[in-house]
Amino acid sequence: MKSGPLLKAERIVKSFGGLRALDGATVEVRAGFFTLVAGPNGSGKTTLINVITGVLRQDGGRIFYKGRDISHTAPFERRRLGIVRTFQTPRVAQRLSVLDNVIMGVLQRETPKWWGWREAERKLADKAYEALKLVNLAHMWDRPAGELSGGQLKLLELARALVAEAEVILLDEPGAGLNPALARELFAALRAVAQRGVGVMAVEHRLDIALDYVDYAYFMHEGKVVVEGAPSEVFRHPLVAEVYLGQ
Ligand SMILES: Nc1ncnc2c1ncn2[C@@H]1O[C@H](COP(=O)(O)OP(=O)(O)OP(=O)(O)O)[C@@H](O)[C@H]1O
Repeated sequence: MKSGPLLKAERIVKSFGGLRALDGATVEVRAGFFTLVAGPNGSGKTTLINVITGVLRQDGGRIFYKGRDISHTAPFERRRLGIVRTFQTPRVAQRLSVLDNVIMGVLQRETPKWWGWREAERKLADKAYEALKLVNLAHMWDRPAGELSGGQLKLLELARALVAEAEVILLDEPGAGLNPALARELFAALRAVAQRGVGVMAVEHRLDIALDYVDYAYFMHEGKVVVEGAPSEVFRHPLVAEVYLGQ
């Protein structure tokens, strides 16, 4: 077994004009772990995700993936390496089935050779169905994606990331806009995905719900990680209450 984090963002600094959105934050994403990044508005959570995916270039600090320094690689290259970010409103082909939408996620990454197409297609369909089962969406596999609710679209996107062989999945407020029951379903799916060996990291405000599902938590304030550890301990930490009360 390889130890050490799958991904590490180390002492990241990022400024916008005079504002230090990130001020030396260090976080790790471990394979098999569901990691939470919490913190009040403006503490730098989204900026951190943008730096990890390469959409924003850090002013200082480094990013390692499987021990390799990827601090200066392009976003598409990071994606190709297996670092995938999901979006608030996933784009789907409305009239295609849920299963076909998941399969399309893979085809964007690799096109099977024509002579191997049938075999490749069957394998892909199996893989896509397995992913749908894992995120609890298999019962909808043949429905048009346009029929899915907002929460179910997020599950679909997660299944897509899985079949595209994401090794790190980053999510910015996955629970936003979902009712508590759906949010719980999504977090349970994220946990199941992590347990398959993927490193999952979510930025989230819905701490009440997320806490039951995550393995490790970081709490950010003013661009720094100020508390980290087991989720229950992090949220009992006096500094966390102080930061939220101070808002
Ligand atoms: N492109 C940008 N240009 C200028 N300032 C920015 C930019 N992006 C973020 N900021 C600022 O950087 C700080 C950190 O923002 P960020 O969005 O990372 O925080 P956050 O913790 O994700 O907040 P929220 O929970 O509200 O999404 C904020 O003060 C924000 O206004």
